[in-house]
Amino acid sequence: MVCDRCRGGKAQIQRLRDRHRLCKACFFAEFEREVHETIVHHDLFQVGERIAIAISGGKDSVVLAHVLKELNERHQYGLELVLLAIDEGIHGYRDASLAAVKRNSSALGLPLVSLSYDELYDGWTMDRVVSQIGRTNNCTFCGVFRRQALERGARHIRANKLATGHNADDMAETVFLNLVRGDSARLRHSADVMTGALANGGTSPDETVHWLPRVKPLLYMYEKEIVMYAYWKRLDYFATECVYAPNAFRAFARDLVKELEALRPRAIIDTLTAAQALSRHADGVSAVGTVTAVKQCARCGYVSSQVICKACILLEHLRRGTGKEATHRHATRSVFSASDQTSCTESCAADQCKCP
Ligand SMILES: Nc1ncnc2c1ncn2[C@@H]1O[C@H](COP(=O)(O)OP(=O)(O)OP(=O)(O)O)[C@@H](O)[C@H]1O
Repeated sequence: MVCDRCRGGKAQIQRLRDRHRLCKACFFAEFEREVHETIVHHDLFQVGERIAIAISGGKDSVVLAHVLKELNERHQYGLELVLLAIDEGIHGYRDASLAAVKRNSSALGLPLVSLSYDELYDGWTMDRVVSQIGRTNNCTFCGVFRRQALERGARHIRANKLATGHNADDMAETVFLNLVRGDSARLRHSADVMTGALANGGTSPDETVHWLPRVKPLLYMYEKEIVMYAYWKRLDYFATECVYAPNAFRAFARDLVKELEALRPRAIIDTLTAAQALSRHADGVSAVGTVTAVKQCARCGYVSSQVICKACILLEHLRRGTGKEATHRHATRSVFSASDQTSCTESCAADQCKCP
């Protein structure tokens, strides 16, 4: 069968978004054009910005780094790209994927900055966290710590924005998870292309308290096509799943997305568009992104949406040996008692801590 685009090459892939059959060369061209369109349409970057690319060594972030480097040169975005990797301390998994990150840094000629949970969180690697709390809910710890670690790393290198490799399937999963949890606040923003300050013309990156803008240039790209891009381009990525498998809830959302995709691939993009429409209706602003009200954590001083940030709450539970309780709704109340009240800089809602 011949390629629907060039009419010359042999068709090797049928696109999920429009069912077009393409040869390899046309698939690469279309894939890169679509990422470029996302960047331009949502105004994700400005000339002269330093962009921290969050890279784990997995397929998504390796493809992101390669495509961003390619598009930056081809379309003269004028960006300075820096790779940022977080070592969560998962033996037999992250150590191997970080080796792939280092090889990609050399192959791309992009500088690499690495931070670890070990150094940032007082020796609390994920292996150590799991040894205390077991495998249930460990993703909550990993996700909260990683979010802050990426923020800290990106600020450390004075990046203007942080780019992550979230793809359409990841984001549809998150939309479904927030929906079935009844988390309407998160649901509204779960498919935003840009979050943090500047998303809707917020504060400049030099002002103090705000989340660094985060962008997702692969948001509209299907996971299956990212895999094909990485495979056919012979990119060097680490393909193994995390040894601490996702919790049952997330695994269910993942299966649901895959089943929907098999039935009607467009359903994935429609799910994202629906969440973006909610974002627009709720805030009366563009679905490109949102600005969340932020404070500085009263304990660690990093950006937080609460008086005491989630990372500090989780860490304190771990220190006290009560890590299993840390994901309960009233975890803050149970861990920050009278002796900690002095660390609060403002009189906060009882929900966040017990200060008077
Ligand atoms: N350890 C890490 N260091 C740096 N960035 C990370 C790390 N883990 C995740 N990220 C960033 O967050 C994005 C989404 O992470 P997620 O855990 O969903 O991984 P994924 O979908 O398997 O992506 P990947 O294939 O890039 O690992 C990644 O694409 C990457 O940009």
